[in-house]
Amino acid sequence: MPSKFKLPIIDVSPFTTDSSDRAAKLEVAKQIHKACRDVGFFYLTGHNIPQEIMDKTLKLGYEFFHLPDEEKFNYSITKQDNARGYQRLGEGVTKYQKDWNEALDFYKPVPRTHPLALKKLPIGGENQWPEKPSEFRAVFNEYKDYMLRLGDQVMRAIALSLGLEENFFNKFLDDCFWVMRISGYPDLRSASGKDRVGFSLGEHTGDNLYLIFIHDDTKGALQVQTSDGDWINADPLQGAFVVNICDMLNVWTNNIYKSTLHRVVHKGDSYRVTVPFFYEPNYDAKVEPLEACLQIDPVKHHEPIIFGEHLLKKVSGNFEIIDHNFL
Ligand SMILES: N=C(N)NCCCC[C@H](N)C(=O)O
Ligand SMILES: O=C(O)CCC(=O)C(=O)O
Ligand SMILES: [Fe+2]
Repeated sequence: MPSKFKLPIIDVSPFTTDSSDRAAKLEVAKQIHKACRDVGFFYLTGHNIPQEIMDKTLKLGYEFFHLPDEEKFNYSITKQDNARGYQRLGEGVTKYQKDWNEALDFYKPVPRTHPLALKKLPIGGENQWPEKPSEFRAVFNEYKDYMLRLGDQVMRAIALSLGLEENFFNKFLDDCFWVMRISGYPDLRSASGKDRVGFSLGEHTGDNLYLIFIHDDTKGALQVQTSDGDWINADPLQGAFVVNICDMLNVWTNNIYKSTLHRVVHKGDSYRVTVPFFYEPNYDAKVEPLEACLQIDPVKHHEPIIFGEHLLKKVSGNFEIIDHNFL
């Protein structure tokens, strides 16, 4: 059903340039508050990230997914820790149904002394960087650095939007446990009968803090649920990122900010590529409803969560094959 609802577009340049114009920042914070409260999804402009690198990531993702299967399987998550690396079509699972996308996942590296590595748990291994295309590793490392900077800048805006000091979240985020995914979606109609479950990526909310996200120019694929229960398209807007508020911000704000249901249904001739970057708290950050939000509604809607434990639980449920005997 077509909806008149439009996702908000927010220009965050007062936070991404050297401006110290507090009034301009507060104005952005006001828009962010409204968008996070009412929708949990918005377009972000004024990010100060070169279009060239955004285009390059999508192009390299496309090229990687078009390599022969044998080449891609060299980087399979099952050769590492069942989390870092390549997942073939149907290997990812949402709500117990196969997703019809393929993906490459990278996480912040962990030292060998990290509990995840010592216990040989998912995410405890090493990132698997493809050798082809040859620029892949360098470009995505550069992109990751851009995303970490933007993530910090947007988080400052979010802090102001909650009436907090700009740097309020620093202590929770100064060792951001980032996740970067490169995701490829063939036409869902190409899936054979038993694999065609109706969604390319089943409906879910983000298990993370928030997601900064680019996608190619395919329309009609990413869908977002509005507070009326309608599904609307979050089509690409040239030069803009899409931001999706995820579960950790929902917990911190005691439900004031929405972690919005979304899904992907890509039925079209093109091969769709997206690059979601999950900006995260530190692995051991304790996330619980903030005092400032409890003043508005004193009923605590969430118990404290250690972010890393939460992430591990979610990632472990994300695949059919869980084989802990890696390495
Ligand atoms: N952080 C990652 N990898 N995001 C992808 C989430 C896809 C939904 C997930 N399978 C679920 O069941 O929630
Ligand atoms: O690729 C997309 O369009 C959505 C990705 C997404 O929601 C996710 O990876 O969590
Ligand atoms: Fe998602």
